[in-house]
Amino acid sequence: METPAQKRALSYSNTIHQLFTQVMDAKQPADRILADYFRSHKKHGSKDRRVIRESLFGLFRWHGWLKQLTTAYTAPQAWFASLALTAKIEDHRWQDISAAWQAFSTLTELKALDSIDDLDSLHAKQQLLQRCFNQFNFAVTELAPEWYWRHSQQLTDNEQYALVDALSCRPPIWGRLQGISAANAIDKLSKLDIEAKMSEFFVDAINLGHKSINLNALGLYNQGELEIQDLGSQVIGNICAPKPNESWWDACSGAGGKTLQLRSHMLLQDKHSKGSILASDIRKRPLEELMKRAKRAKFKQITVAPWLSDALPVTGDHFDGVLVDAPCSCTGTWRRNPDMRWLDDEHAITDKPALQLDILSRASAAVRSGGTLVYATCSISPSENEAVVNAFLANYPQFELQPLVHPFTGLTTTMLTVMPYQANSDGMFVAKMIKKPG
Ligand SMILES: C[S@@+](CC[C@H](N)C(=O)[O-])C[C@H]1O[C@@H](n2cnc3c(N)ncnc32)[C@H](O)[C@@H]1O
Repeated sequence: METPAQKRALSYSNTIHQLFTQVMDAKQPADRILADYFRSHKKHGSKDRRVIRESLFGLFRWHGWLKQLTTAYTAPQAWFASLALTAKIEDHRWQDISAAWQAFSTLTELKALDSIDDLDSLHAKQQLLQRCFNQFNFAVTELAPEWYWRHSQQLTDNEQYALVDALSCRPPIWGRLQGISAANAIDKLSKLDIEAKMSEFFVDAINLGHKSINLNALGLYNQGELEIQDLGSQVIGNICAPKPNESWWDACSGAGGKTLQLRSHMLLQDKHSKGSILASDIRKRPLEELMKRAKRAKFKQITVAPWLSDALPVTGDHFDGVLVDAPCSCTGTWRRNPDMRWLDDEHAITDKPALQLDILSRASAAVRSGGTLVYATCSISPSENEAVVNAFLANYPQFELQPLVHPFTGLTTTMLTVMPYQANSDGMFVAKMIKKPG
């Protein structure tokens, strides 16, 4: 006879299994599949949603280790053990449910779970798994696919550990403020029980913690004073550093996270700033979203021009600054989408450099003499970053790299990679070039 907790554990397990299989088979992002599922299964309350969401994402975070269980145990044993281990490693609070999963697995190897409480480091998690199943290899590199490491920059063992550790944590939500001070915004948020913290790096960045937030119920958001933007992404606007009266072209604007940031930075320096930003993308829908966001922020100096053919959608040789935030493998954002590392393959990286070089080359024609060209990606693979910039510079010697100070490490460089472990952000790459006058 099953207890109520066992019944619920079984029901959660069935749902999570269905979702996990669907993500892997359809190769579709887990957050989309989960959103569709919750939309058509309204019966789940907030606790159910939390158990399902966090267990599902946790399974992807630790998949590189847990998938080994299927080679030695039956499918149900491996599945229930994976659920129980994920709950333990991630310190989930539904102990009655995880205890039931552990019992359903029937694996005596999991006994070690009962005597351990403090799993506060990746190393401690690794040791626990190794103690339970010493026939397997729980190296940290196993938590990302082999092709990822082949396309990674040279990392020391400590850097590799820090990177995997960062990839294995739930990232915080980062916000960017527009026209309101961090102290004022944090005060308003605390009245709504949202604990926000100032960033030590940028005056307009705040850390909104890990709890999901209903943005539409937030005055700050509705009045255009708060945008959600990862801290790593915020590095790009800070490197662009547009002056108050400059004209910029955001050539791959998407829904305009960085377009808004550029305009906000102009206004931070001079509230009467006359600077403008033209935003382009090959997709029209995000440009519509961008204009809604610009309206919410009351940013009148933003306009859009879809980029629908090979020809430039803007005047050539004209802009003080051009930002190319190029389409990429998004490996820098894997901590937000832990499923992507198992859904993508090597082509996510190898398909991109030719396209990136092409977009950068074409967009560069819009920079005026003496103007700035910024190339950025949310990838941390050198073939999409340094290699693209070097190939571009070889073809366009009129452009010259500028020295940059890494905002998180203070080091000076010309090609800047933000690693997720430096400031609890996504990984990004950015290089800044000047078109030599004459
Ligand atoms: C990294 S995203 C931009 C994100 C955006 N700047 C932001 O801050 O939210 C790259 C964008 O490049 C656009 N893009 C432009 N030219 C493209 C092309 N030829 N192929 C694919 N995507 C392209 C994509 O539609 C996508 O919105």
